[in-house]
Formats: sequence, C-alpha cells, structure tokens
Amino acid sequence: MLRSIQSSLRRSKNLLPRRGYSSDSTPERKVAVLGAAGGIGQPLALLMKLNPLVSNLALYDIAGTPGVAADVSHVNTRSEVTGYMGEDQLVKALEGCDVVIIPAGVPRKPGMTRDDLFNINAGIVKSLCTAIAKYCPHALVNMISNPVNSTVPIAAEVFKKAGTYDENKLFGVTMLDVVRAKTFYAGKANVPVEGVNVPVVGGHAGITILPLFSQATPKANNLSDEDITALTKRTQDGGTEVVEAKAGKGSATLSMAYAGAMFADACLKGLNGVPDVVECSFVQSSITELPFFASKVRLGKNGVEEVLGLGPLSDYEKQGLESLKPELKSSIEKGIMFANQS
Ligand SMILES: NC(=O)C1=CN([C@@H]2O[C@H](COP(=O)(O)OP(=O)(O)OC[C@H]3O[C@@H](n4cnc5c(N)ncnc54)[C@H](O)[C@@H]3O)[C@@H](O)[C@H]2O)C=CC1
Ligand SMILES: O=C([O-])CC(=O)C(=O)O
Repeated sequence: MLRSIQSSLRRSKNLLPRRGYSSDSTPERKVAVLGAAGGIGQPLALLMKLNPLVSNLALYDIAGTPGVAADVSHVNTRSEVTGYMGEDQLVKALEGCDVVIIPAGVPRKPGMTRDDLFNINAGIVKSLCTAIAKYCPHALVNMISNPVNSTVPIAAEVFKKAGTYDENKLFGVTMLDVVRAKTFYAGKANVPVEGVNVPVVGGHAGITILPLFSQATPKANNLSDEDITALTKRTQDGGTEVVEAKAGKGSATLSMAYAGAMFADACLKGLNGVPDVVECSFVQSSITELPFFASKVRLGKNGVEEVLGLGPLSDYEKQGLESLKPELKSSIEKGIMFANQS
C-alpha cells in the first residue's frame, strides 16, 4: 500500500522526492488519532504511519498509547510518532494538528443499534471536541465515533459555542460505506474492484446509508432490480454483518481503519493542493432540507471546497432518500440538543 501511495503520488502530483520520505517540497503535516489504542485506532495508527504525507503522528488515548506509539514508531517511514495518554496530555497531542481523526468511544455488540452508543460516546466526543476548539481550532476533524449521524452535529455545536466552527472542516467519516458498496458491487457485477466507484449518500446508520448503484461505474448491465435491492440492503447492514460475526467482540476495526486512512489521505491531499480530490462524507449541507448530509465533496486547501449534488437518482433511490430523512433528521436533532443541554 505504501508503495502504491508513493508511486501514485510521484506519477500524478510530483509531491515526493525520488528517494526517502522527507522532502522540502512535501509540507509538514501533523495528524492526531484520538482513541489510538483501540480496535480501529491501532491499525489506523499503522496506516497513517505508512502515509508519506504525514510528518508528525500523535497517538492519544486514555490508556495504552505508550505501547502502541513505541511499536508503530519503529516502522521506517517519514513521520515522527508520539504517544500521549490521559487528559493532561491531550493538549500536546492536539497542538499544531492539521487533521484530527476520532475513533474514540465504545463499539456495538450484537442486538444494539449505533444510536444505543449515544449515551457514552456523545460525552466522549463532546469533551474531545472542546479540546480541539481550544488547542487546534483550524484542524480538519474526521469523526469516526458512532453514532456519526449525531456525533457530527454534537461537534458542530461544540465548535459553534467556542466560536471556532468552520463547516468546511468537520467531516463524518462514511468512507466504510463506500468501501463496502464498491466491494459488494464488484462481486455481484463481476468487475475488477479497483476500478469501481459508487457514491453513498445520506448518513451512517441502517436505512440512512443510501448507496447510489444507479451511478456506479463501470456500468453493469447484468444486475436486476432484485440484485440492486440486495446490494443496497447488504451495504446498509454491513456494520451489523461484522458485529454479528464478531459475536460480542466489537464492530468493524480493520476495514474501518483502511477506510479512515483513505479518507484522511484524501483530506491531506486536499490540504496540499492536489486538485480534484472527491470523496463522500457526512458534512454540513444544503443539498437537501437536512442540515447535515453525506454526499460527494470536493476537498481542498481549506477542507470542503464544494458539496456536490446528488445527481440523477433512480426511482428506488428517490424512495430511499425520502424514507431516510425522518430518521436522519431526528439523529441530527438529538445531537444538537445534547450539545446544548449538557
Ligand atoms: N464511522 C464508521 O464507519 C465506524 C465507526 N465505528 C465506531 O468507532 C468507535 C471506536 O470503535 P473501536 O475502535 O472498535 O472501539 P474500541 O473500544 O476498540 O476502541 C475505542 C478506544 O477509544 C478510547 N477512548 C475512550 N474514551 C476516550 C477518550 N475520552 N479519549 C480518547 N480515547 C478514548 C478507548 O480507551 C479505546 O482505546 C465506536 O464508536 C464505533 O462504533 C466503528 C466502525 C465504523
Ligand atoms: O456497525 C457498527 O457499529 C460500526 C460501524 O459503524 C460500521 O461498521 O459501519
């Protein structure tokens, strides 16, 4: 993966030197992972250590980070790795950050919805975002902690109260839905997965996850309406598929770390001025009547450069869009209310 990231950067963007990872022409970029000792945090820390766009990797958790940081720091790539543990070290982890990735919080067990995590994770996200507002108010925030449909609005409210909110810098990470949609589509359509693209819009829970298979490329003419319904359902239930398979030992961690690393890489490329970086993310939006919505966004030097529209939808997708709105609306409102009450 490292080699492919490096060679694609060399080919298209000329950002890297021919040898080694440090370069005068590659900007210094500090990335923090909050929740770095967890199931997602550890492989995500490794993948970010493999990313040559990162010069400084800060690994923060309430416990266990010295070991993770020592381990990852031995990997012979560009970035300096530092572990931070406990709230009094959070300031050092955050100072100077360009991108903060948040996979802190509890995961689901079988039988739970993502919303069942709200009571614990809302408070965790609120306190981490309060610190971000203080110590790195200009960083891009990649929110992984669930329920994303509520934690992103919580973060926005915290930043608004602190006077630091920039709607272009707050991202709910919905990349795993895209990763799944691509994998499942490629399997069903029998096309090489590397070239597949599928936008996924809406939110990140159950029916709020709306893959737009009518816009999938390459076009597949061998898929029936039943196939599209089954692919949609599998994408919406992808998280639950993993939760059940793990049988009480958590939710997706490895595929999430991959998706999180890909999304953070896209943010870093945008910051570095790479043109035409487009990914799906749950952001402040006016493309529907809902204040936050996942869709394709163009990333640039200041975060979101443009929230792209939905494009033409099939009748099935139009129906899915209308059905998801009430649930997504109430999850957003729940987050906003929590942030303003507590
Ligand atoms: N957006 C998405 O697509 C996905 C989101 N998730 C969510 O990511 C979150 C983390 O999942 P896992 O890594 O599997 O859980 P985990 O329990 O393995 O790790 C969570 C880590 O967060 C740490 N933590 C707790 N409170 C903290 C605080 N105040 N500050 C810093 N760190 C803190 C814990 O010590 C632990 O190391 C969950 O909420 C899960 O639902 C999981 C998969 C996909
Ligand atoms: O399902 C979960 O609880 C974790 C998650 O968000 C996912 O895997 O998409």
